[in-house]
Amino acid sequence: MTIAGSDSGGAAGLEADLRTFITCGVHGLVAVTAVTVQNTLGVHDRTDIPAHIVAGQIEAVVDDMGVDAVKTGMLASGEIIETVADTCERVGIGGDTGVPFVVDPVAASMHGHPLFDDTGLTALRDRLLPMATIVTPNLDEVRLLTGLEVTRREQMRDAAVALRELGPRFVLVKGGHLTDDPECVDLLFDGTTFTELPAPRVDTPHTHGAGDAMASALTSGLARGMSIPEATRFGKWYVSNAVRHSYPMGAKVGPVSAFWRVAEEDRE
Ligand SMILES: Nc1ncnc2c1ncn2[C@@H]1O[C@H](COP(=O)(O)OP(=O)(O)O)[C@@H](O)[C@H]1O
Ligand SMILES: Cc1ncc(COP(=O)(O)O)c(N)n1
Repeated sequence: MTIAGSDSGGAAGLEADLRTFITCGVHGLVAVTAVTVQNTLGVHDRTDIPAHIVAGQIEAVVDDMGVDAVKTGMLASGEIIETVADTCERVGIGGDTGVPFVVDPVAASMHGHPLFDDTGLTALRDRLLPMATIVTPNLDEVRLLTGLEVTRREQMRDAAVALRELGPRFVLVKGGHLTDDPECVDLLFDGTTFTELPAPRVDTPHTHGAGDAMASALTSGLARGMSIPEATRFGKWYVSNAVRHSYPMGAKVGPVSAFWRVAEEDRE
């Protein structure tokens, strides 16, 4: 299940999550938190879904269908984050014994437009991160959550330690924004061991939805019974290929692709 906002451009948000779920062989459930008016140029407008409707969506599908893993994306406001935390706690998502809970702490779109209001950061840090099985911040989100500025690969370890102190069981610091690094290295930390996940940096401007693809492939892996380290490696493999097959669309930043997992003959 994804708890996320809609991107009318279909590159990020719940559209990216559902596409990733399908191509990773799992059935996707959705709790919509917001609808954005978005294209390759940016987020032009949005409306948030009432918090009780977000809670209702989670409860309705969990009660009837059950969930094997859950991820969050754009959560829009402190009120929605509090509601998501309360609801997930009630239905057994996250924490030490609940369904695996992947918190992608989406704070802004890649164009720099904020995706939650001022109360969001506090709620994210105080309520959601302590429930997370794994948190998957990019380097801007690392700075927002910890105050640490990561400009070199070596600094990712301190950031992972600081993030883990906020309560998640695992931390995945994503290195996509270190554009001078010839590799895209993500760092997994379980409180004891650091594991670097390297991949060649693809020379493309079209990376819209990369973070969503990574977190939703990871979530799919967990739903299919992988351990956190296995699912994280699977997510990294998935997103590296998705970026390699990204394509231009619209005037600016194009989407990463999920089509690379569709057989060549089916694409003709
Ligand atoms: N140019 C690229 N080539 C290969 N992998 C990339 C590239 N850009 C990002 N990634 C990978 O995509 C995922 C998301 O990256 P990142 O840009 O750090 O986060 P976000 O999309 O949330 O801003 C990470 O696994 C990162 O390593
Ligand atoms: C609805 C929604 N959710 C998430 C993102 C973040 O994705 P990105 O960092 O690629 O802009 C987005 N732009 N829109």
